[in-house]
Amino acid sequence: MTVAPISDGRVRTGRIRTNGLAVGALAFVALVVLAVALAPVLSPYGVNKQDLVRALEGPSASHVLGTDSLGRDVLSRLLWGGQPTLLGVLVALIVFVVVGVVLGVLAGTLGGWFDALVSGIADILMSLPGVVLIFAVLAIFNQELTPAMIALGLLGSGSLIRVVRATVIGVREELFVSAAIVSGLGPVRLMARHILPATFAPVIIQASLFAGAALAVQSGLGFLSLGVHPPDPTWGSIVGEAAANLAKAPWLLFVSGGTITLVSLALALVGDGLRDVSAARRRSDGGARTPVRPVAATRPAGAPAQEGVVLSVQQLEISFGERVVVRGVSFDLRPGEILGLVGESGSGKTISTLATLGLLPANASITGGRILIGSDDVTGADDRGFEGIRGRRVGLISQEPMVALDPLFTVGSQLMEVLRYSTSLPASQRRGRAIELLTRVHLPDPAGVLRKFPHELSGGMAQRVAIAVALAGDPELLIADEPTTALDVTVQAGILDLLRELRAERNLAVLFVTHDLAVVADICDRVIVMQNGAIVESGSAEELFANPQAAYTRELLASTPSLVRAS
Ligand SMILES: Nc1ncnc2c1ncn2[C@@H]1O[C@H](COP(=O)(O)OP(=O)(O)OP(=O)(O)O)[C@@H](O)[C@H]1O
Repeated sequence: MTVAPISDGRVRTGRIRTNGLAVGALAFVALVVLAVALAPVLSPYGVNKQDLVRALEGPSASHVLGTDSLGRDVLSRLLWGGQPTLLGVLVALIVFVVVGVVLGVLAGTLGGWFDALVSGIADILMSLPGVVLIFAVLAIFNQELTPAMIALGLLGSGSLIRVVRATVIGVREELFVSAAIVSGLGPVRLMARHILPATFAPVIIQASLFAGAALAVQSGLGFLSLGVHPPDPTWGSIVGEAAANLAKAPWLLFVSGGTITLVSLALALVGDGLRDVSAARRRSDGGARTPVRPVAATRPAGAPAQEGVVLSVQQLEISFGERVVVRGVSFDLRPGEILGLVGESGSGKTISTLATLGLLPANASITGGRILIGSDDVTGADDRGFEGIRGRRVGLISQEPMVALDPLFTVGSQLMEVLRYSTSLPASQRRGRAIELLTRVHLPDPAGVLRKFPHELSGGMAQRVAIAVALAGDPELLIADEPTTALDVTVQAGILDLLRELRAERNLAVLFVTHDLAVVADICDRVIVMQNGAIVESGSAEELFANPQAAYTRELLASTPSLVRAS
């Protein structure tokens, strides 16, 4: 599969233009920064010019945002007050990013005692009582704001160190990094080309969140008259003055507090937009990878696609180093068919299934055989090889729906995110489609479920949501890895009914991994029995239960009480 080369510039501008909110927020932040920088030019009055006759006046032509208790022009004070405020945020942000990125990258790269030391420092920074320390720094440095903001950046950097370190370790374990090293890429180039770009998105997100937090801390200090040199204002001190006059002039709090709120909100939106740009760029250029070992999802010469086969596994062998854990596994799966993969724990069911999705652990590899999804050979393919396959043509539901759903995001946000990546639906239609999907999996009040967080769902509801997520890209193959194991029996039956309905309605092929023969008897058309990484028996479910050939299958059947009773 060839990916059209897209220059960074094209991706960046193209994506950011589509994210109107982030562009608007960026323009707003830029405008505020510019206005604050040009305070000497733009301020209609002197920052501290008093006019007691006009104290606490509302907005008028001469004072656009009104006046404070000493008759000073609020707009002028906001413009001037923005300078120490935004400079303070900038100082904290620079310290946060420099310390977080440098220590995080070094810890993730060097490992060993240095990693242990830096991780210890990060833990200490995160556990220190930040506000108390900032008060102490202000006391030591005679109410100077800059040392306090440096301390804030340092204290906040603990979380960034951990995020960057984890990202670096994750990237270093990726196959493409190993391949790049093997192909002779030097450490500096490896860092610049593979490792630093991977940290870009998390750093941007953390930095935008931190900037908002720094603005809040800075405003809080100003509100408490700390780090302020009256009569010169900061945004926080303006809020403090407004709060003191709340009864007489409530709009003052609205204007000053509103400014801080809008800037914080805009910073968060900018961070979100930049993250999307970065993610799109990494998706478009394969994460800036060096094409060392091109693996494409294409049909190799001489391997004709089998008509009507959704998944074809041929003589698959998987090894962890020298240890072969799956050998000679072959099966085909056709549209509308439910194939059960059964066997005791450790028999190789999960590893075989993960291989079909290119999700093998880093220390495992396919050492023999082939995997075809439709006519595409995905044997050992990397993420690029699976583009357009995962989510769009193959969906996955796992044993633990709660773990498959991110606890920090609502069902709606997760479902719409999947629709965004795995379909070409315009944003305006995604909510409607999400409701349709939740309705399809028989969830009552789908609009209400969209607003819920995973912890607000029962196990059965969460599994239905996970099925809706798996169906979002309208796949032809569903891989279900023990999808009912964690559920109680009545809920199990409901999920099995749903899978049966979906199969009938969409001609969906389902690879059903389980150790429960009763579930196999209930839902599967064909069954493969695995033991010690190999197939010991396969056939139609009916034949297998009526006339098991292998001794191991007979043992399995005998150990399933409900089947023994039924026979
Ligand atoms: N990360 C790993 N590192 C080393 N060996 C592993 C790893 N994951 C699985 N294995 C080994 O691979 C073999 C097959 O494991 P697999 O998880 O596929 O079994 P399973 O049949 O799915 O079992 P279960 O039902 O318990 O998940 C086992 O011998 C297991 O010890």
